[in-house]
Amino acid sequence: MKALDLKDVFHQKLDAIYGKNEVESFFFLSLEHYLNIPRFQLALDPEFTLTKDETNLFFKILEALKQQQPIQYILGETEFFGLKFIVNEHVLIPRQETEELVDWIIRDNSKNNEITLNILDIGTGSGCIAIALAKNLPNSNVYALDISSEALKVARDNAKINEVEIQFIQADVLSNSNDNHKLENSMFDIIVSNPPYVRISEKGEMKPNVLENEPYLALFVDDDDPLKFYKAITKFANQKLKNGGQLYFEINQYLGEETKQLLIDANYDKIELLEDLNSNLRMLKGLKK
Ligand SMILES: C[S@@+](CC[C@H](N)C(=O)[O-])C[C@H]1O[C@@H](n2cnc3c(N)ncnc32)[C@H](O)[C@@H]1O
Repeated sequence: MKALDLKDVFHQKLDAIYGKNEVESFFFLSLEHYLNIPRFQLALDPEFTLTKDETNLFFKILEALKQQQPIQYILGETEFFGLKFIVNEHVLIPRQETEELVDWIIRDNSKNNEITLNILDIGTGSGCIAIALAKNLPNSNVYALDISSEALKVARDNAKINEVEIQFIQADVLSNSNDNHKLENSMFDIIVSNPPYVRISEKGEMKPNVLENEPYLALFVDDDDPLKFYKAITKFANQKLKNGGQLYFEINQYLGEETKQLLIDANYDKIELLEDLNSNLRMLKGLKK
């Protein structure tokens, strides 16, 4: 089938669900991913035709998109901070807001070339934060922790394809038992976390493709204690962050002031709350005194 005809079929079947522009980008992402055909090549060769097998593959992609599966899971990869990341149903798809958090950390620390920075990413998922930091702050030792062994497997593969060394640890940040023994002898200059922060009562605001496909464990927290991850991480940072060390959080946009209060109560210095590009309160930072 001609690629341009196939593109028309994508539009006919999917525009009502996703809108024209998004469907266009799904089609070209798939073409580039599976056939290594960049977008401009179709303009140069409008007669370009897919084999029967290739056409069948594209109909499978179309079906998966109709069922609201995220394109990143269908293709098995995504881009974050200019790097390629493998993703599957065990890890959250890295978000643009999180790129903004990473960018903030890099801007704050890229002039710190003389000292080696010990960095810990809590709730690493695909490893996107840890790996982007390791890549962009080459003078760093990066550790990354998650409760999910399946997520850690993806994160390890991502560290490998991006050629960075990360110490991965499986641990429950909410647990009081000392299963963080691999961190016993480490003190950190930077602790960063994008923990689960969507309250179950906020489920209604989420798109069906997120709700039905991305890991519940990565997204949700009970309404009765929505800051429990932030409290546990701040407590952990009391012991493991060096004096003057930086604590960075991605946060629930509706709980900005409450989350900031946690750092005020823990006597942090130079606390900053930042909005993301969509003007939602999304990032918090404080320095340990
Ligand atoms: C919002 S996702 C963030 C993933 C990744 N850091 C990112 O920014 O895309 C939260 C992560 O926290 C992990 N997690 C959930 N509960 C945890 C716990 N009790 N201890 C450690 N990690 C946990 C989840 O498995 C998930 O990977």
